[in-house]
Amino acid sequence: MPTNLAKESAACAAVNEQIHNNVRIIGIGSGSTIIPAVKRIAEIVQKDNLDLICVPTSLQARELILSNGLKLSSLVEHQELDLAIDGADEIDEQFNCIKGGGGCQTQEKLVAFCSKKFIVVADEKKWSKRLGNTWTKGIPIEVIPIAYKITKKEIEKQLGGEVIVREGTEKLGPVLTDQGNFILDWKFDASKTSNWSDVNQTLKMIPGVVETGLFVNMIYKAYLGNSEGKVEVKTNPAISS
Ligand SMILES: O=C(CO)[C@H](O)[C@H](O)COP(=O)(O)O
Repeated sequence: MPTNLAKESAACAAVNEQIHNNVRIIGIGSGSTIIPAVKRIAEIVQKDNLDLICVPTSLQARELILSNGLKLSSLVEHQELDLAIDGADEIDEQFNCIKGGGGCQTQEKLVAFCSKKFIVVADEKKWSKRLGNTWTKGIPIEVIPIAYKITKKEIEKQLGGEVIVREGTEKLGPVLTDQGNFILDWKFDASKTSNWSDVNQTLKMIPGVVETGLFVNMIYKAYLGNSEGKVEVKTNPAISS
């Protein structure tokens, strides 16, 4: 499938370039693009006999680490990571991105924050001029369950747009995160919103908000694969290597 080739190529290019002896502790993201990345990490670890410790961003990532025979740890043991690798839902030209399509943004942001370098792997279609152009499901926001009505009302009042409580497909009612919280998807007007740092601050000031899926200028490199298996690497000039 072309999309899988795009994701796989991006994942393998990133891992081939970034995994070496000096990387001792790595954050492992969540989603579908991270699956071939972890597989490739495991191959390199075995081939080069590397001693690599992996910190997951979700239960999915935890299982991926274990099923690929890698060493599992957590942010309780390690708060300084050499690298974190993750997928993304949309990345803009200023290297801001939306994450949390799979509902893991809180742990994903923690792991990215603790990492010296944060790299993303994605289909090239996820790169866009401005956030909201291609990802139209909104910005995922984790909230504590008791606050969901207050936070929904407050986000709409302060920032406009529409907030949807994310619901399950195989279960009635709200989706629960790995932390047992709810997810709100904030659908914003892409043409009116651009100062993502301010938007993120505003969201984080609302009581009940745990974390947002807005990653403001955190990306060091984005590896973008296309349907022919070619990979373009975009490097953030604002983050030194
Ligand atoms: O943020 C995420 C999960 O919360 C994922 O990394 C994001 O949704 C991208 O997923 P995929 O690699 O399947 O396109």
